[in-house]
Amino acid sequence: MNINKSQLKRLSKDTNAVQSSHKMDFPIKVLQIGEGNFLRGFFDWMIHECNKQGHFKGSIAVTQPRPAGRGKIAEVKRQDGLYTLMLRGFHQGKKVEKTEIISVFSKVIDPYEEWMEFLALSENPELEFVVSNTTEAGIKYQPIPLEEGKPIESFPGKLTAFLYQRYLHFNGDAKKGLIMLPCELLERNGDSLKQCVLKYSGDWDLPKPFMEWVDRDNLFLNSLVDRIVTGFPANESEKLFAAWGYKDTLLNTAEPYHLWAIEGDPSIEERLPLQQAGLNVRWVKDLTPYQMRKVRILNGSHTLMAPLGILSGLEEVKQAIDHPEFNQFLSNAIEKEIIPSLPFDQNEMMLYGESVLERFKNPFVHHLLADISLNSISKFKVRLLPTLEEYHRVKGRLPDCIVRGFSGLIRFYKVNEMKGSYIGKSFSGKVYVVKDDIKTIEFFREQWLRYERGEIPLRQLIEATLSNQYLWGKDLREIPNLGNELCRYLEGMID
Ligand SMILES: NC(=O)c1ccc[n+]([C@@H]2O[C@H](COP(=O)([O-])OP(=O)(O)OC[C@H]3O[C@@H](n4cnc5c(N)ncnc54)[C@H](O)[C@@H]3O)[C@@H](O)[C@H]2O)c1
Ligand SMILES: O=P(O)(O)OC[C@@H](O)[C@@H](O)[C@H](O)[C@H](O)CO
Repeated sequence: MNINKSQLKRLSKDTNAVQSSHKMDFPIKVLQIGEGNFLRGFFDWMIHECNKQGHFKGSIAVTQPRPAGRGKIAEVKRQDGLYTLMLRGFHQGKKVEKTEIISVFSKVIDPYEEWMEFLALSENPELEFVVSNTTEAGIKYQPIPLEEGKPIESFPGKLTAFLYQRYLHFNGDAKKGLIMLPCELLERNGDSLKQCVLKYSGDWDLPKPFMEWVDRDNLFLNSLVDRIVTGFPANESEKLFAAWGYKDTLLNTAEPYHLWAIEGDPSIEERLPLQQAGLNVRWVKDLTPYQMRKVRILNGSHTLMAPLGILSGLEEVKQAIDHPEFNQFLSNAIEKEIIPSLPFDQNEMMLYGESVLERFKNPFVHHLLADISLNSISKFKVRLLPTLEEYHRVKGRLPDCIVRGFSGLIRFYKVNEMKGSYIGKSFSGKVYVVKDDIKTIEFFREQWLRYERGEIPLRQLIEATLSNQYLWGKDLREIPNLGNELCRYLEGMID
């Protein structure tokens, strides 16, 4: 039987291994767009901590960004918003193993089935925050129409419709503006989200006073999240469920380490008491140093190792770290290419780099390279391309490890379509699935197909890739010698 409300009482009596301190009748203060592992292992856990300590006294309405079949909202509903979170690893030298049922969702909405209910939430006077995680691919502007009663798939589009309904309902009351806390790993995520919302407002001819209200009375905070959240532990779940006496399809796992740096006024703590609950949250004036070091060093090395690791038959981050050659490759990438391209104190960056490699070694964390490889193209653009460009600008040559990773990325997208999935094959013929937006995957599929048919040489495939503005927002052929270097590495990656 899956965990749900009716089972909670029994569990708190019967199970010692799982903590459950549930109180679900707090008013909804947060709209959450994103039901994925990360938010459930990070923000929702934080709110749970705040509530346990009596600080926040609020609950969350959770929705799914993408249509049915592309998310977990049905499972969240089935489990009455409850799920188990395991935090495991080392914190300040001490072993941590904590398992807890998180109970912060008081409303679960599928915006594609319940669009009007989703919009109606905007009329809730107690609502204060909108938190999101839709991956880097989610905060994107793409022209779309606004049609009455019809769900909007774009996340910023959805938010625009939501804010407009709130604005109308409260007659533009300045005090009813919301605080947006996007967790997507994009530089200046709050600014980007705001720009998209204003762009949609313009496209849809929404009144100027609404746009002024969005601009003046709502806050779109830039923030940077850091915690490795590894999702469902497939290899241990059966054993755990047997011990706990219940199943949980939303079971989530994460490391104890967490950091949330938010560019915002510390007075927001009065409404969102995260530091007061002892959480590692920093209200900062300038997010840039936190953002750049984390995205380029930690996420950059993840994005570097995922395609190459999968192509080499590896499955988890830890396997890559335990593999002598891979370890050397990653250490070189971090120490010799990523860190020297960062404009900060190099000793401090080295210390952070070492701590990241330590976190990757966490014996409890089974971080799947397949999960990390989701939307790898947009991740490469944000996490590794800036290093490649900066390194080249400063040193006048290309960073070897990053270029090798880039070649691996292009090879990783050599896929065929099979029953709606895109399948690639590793160097030894092992099958893997590529997940990215259709336009991106279709571009590569088409290029590789033409290459295989002998219609284009490898060099032309690389030129087409580098010049694709949709992928990179610019023409990468302008980077001297990049095409040649990619070609050299790719030749060794295909049969
Ligand atoms: N897992 C971690 O350790 C971790 C840590 C920090 C940040 N993140 C962030 O989380 C994201 C991955 O999320 P997760 O680990 O929860 O994975 P997940 O697959 O469990 O969740 C991904 C979420 O993003 C949504 N999504 C995916 N593509 C989308 C798109 N094109 N448009 C709108 N929504 C989309 C999904 O519907 C889902 O809600 C990363 O891109 C990163 O921004 C994750
Ligand atoms: O979550 P993603 O898919 O954006 O990226 C994969 C990892 O790099 C990421 O999840 C890190 O583990 C995380 O950002 C650590 O804070």
